[in-house]
Amino acid sequence: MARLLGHARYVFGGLLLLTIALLVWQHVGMEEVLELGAGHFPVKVTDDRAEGGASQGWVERKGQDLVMHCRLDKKIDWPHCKLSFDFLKGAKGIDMSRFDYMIVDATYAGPRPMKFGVVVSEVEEGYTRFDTWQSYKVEQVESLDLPSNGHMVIPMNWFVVAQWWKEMAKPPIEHSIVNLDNIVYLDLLSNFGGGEGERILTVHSLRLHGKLISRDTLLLWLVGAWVACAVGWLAVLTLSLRGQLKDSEAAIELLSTVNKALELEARDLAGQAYIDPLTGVLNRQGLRAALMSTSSLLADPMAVIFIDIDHFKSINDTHGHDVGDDVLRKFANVIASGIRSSDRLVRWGGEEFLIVCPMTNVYQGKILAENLRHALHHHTWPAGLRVTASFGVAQHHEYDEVGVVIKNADEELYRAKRSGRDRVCAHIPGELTVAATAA
Ligand SMILES: Nc1nc2c(ncn2[C@@H]2O[C@H](COP(=O)(O)OP(=O)(O)OP(=O)(O)O)[C@@H](O)[C@H]2O)c(=O)[nH]1
Repeated sequence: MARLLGHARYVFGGLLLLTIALLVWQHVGMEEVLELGAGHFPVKVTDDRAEGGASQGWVERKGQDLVMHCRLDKKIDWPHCKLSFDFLKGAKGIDMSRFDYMIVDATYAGPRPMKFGVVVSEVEEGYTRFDTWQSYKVEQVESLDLPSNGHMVIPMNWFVVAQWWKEMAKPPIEHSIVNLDNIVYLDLLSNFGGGEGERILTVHSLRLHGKLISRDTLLLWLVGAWVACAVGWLAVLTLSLRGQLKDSEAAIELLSTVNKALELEARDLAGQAYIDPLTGVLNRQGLRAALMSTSSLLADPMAVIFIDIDHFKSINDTHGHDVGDDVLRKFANVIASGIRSSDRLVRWGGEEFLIVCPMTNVYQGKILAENLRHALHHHTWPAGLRVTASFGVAQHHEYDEVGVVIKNADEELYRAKRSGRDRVCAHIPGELTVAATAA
């Protein structure tokens, strides 16, 4: 975003400088000049003889000057001579509408006052027919006084549609207004006034002045450029923000995925704290947590079966620790497959296991222990081993701590060990002992 703002500063700063430079240039320079004088377009002189007059005019060229001679004769009311410039090329003339003013540089010799006019003929699209001269629209500036220095500036907005032409041609309204964009003829009309006699008008130059680009057009372009830049900038900004939004969304998604993974891992770790890694059954902490979180475990009657693998040390010693581990894993599997899902199997430590059996009395517990003992007999063990275990069973009483029933079961286990192993001993209150069952 900061980089984008940096670029924008250069772009808009550059555009501002360009705007100022163009406006200043347009104001003080950007001149366009069109020379109409000698040598640029065909020129001829027409006098009033075709209209019944007797004036005589002719033109001669002296270097860059056009010299119009006019011997004025007042035979008719409106005696005149005119210097005519022909701009027609194909069906096109000159577009004078883009110029601001016309400059005539001329000197005059002859009787005064000296008056002249500028008359232009416009080809109106959809109106003018080239074989009908009346259909050329006539626009003019009349009764101009040539200043003593001969330098005459005529603003283009002085031109008006000739009244006599409107009365004669009666054009539709849309063709009655000034239009200078296709001028095919220009006449310097010298109705000199005053008396008869010879007058000489020397035209040193006749030119149109304007700007290469008009102020209005330039302003339009500049506004267009600013709007384009602003729209472009907004588009780039929107795209960049959208990109950032996508990145943020992706980052949020990634964070939430990581979060979930961490949550799962934390849950896993918490679970691992309660699970014995070798056998996958609960450890002592796991039993504590289960007893605290599952009140139904303690619902009386509840039996506890303590189990200890017989002569496990000799398995380790004879076959190695790995086989010993394998036996522990398989042992846990055999026991787990023989109990209910509501029972809890716990590795108490080493080769000792404990089963918590809710809704089970000591007699039922004893039967379960017997079944498990037999299941061990029928299992196939690694290295052709024969694995047996001793079982101690006790029942929990509601007035006792859980530790008491575990201790009682542990004592019964000891009794089973002392009685020769591979058997079940149960703690029946009121009875001294229950006869241990041998395999
Ligand atoms: N492989 C293996 N051995 C273990 C593990 N935990 C304890 N032990 C071994 O289990 C053996 C237990 O031996 P003892 O306590 O003498 O009991 P025992 O050999 O089973 O004899 P009795 O219980 O009297 O039948 C020890 O040698 C311990 O090192 C274990 O996770 N893996």
